[in-house]
Amino acid sequence: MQAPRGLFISFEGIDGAGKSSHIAALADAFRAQGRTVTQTREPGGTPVAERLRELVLHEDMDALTEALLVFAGRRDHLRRVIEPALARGEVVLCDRFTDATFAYQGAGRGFDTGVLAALEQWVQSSDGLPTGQLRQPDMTLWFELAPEVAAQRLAAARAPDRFEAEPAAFFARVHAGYAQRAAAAPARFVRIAADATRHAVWQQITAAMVRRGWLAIMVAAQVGPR
Ligand SMILES: Nc1ncnc2c1ncn2[C@@H]1O[C@H](COP(=O)(O)OP(=O)(O)O)[C@@H](O)[C@H]1O
Ligand SMILES: Cc1cn([C@H]2C[C@H](O)[C@@H](COP(=O)(O)OP(=O)(O)O)O2)c(=O)[nH]c1=O
Repeated sequence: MQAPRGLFISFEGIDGAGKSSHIAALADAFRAQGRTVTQTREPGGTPVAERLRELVLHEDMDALTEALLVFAGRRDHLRRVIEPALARGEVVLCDRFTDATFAYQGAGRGFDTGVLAALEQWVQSSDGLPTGQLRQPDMTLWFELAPEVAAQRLAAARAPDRFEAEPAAFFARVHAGYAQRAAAAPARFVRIAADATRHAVWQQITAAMVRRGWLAIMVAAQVGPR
């Protein structure tokens, strides 16, 4: 039997939007359909990139340093984990990818998006792709939630890291950064209205998968967020 085509799906949104709660459920749904799933995250996903993650989340640094570290981790993650998994025909579910760099370092910190675009070109070109084409997710689920609601959820949930400790105005800019990326790539982005019950959010996610023919309706109905 021919191996299925690899699928690369990223999850984006401001901190507290509800991504983590749904990634494991989507992994369960794909596995129930017989697919092999690689569940991963950024910053992180490899030993090297996880060490860089610790620095980015907890050490003081400027936006260019942050950008260089997240892209360095991304390069290692692509080469060691994402590209091999896609080549094996797996489903890769990634908690954040490059859109987060444009939203947080670009819009949030006000760093030059031209430099980020240049780093994106360097890091996301791959031997397996036609010349000039960059590795990008096949679909990006953008969990859209008002920053005030996300902040209320987080306050009840966990101690903040360097980003989560930022003021509301920072998250308003990050949100605008995501909106800009979504407008620039409408075929890739699926907007999830995240100010809803977990069940309603899950239904939007599975509907998007079913529309693309990636998930069977039966499977989507049987699995859900834990
Ligand atoms: N639909 C929802 N309604 C209310 N609370 C939610 C919902 N989804 C997630 N949460 C809660 O909000 C907090 C942040 O969710 P999480 O999945 O960690 O967000 P993220 O991964 O986007 O930062 C957690 O305490 C989680 O249980
Ligand atoms: C991928 C990425 C994340 N980030 C930030 C966004 C988040 O605040 C933080 C970690 O993301 P995340 O894993 O979503 O945090 P948590 O485990 O606390 O839910 O890193 C960037 O600033 N740039 C990036 O390129």
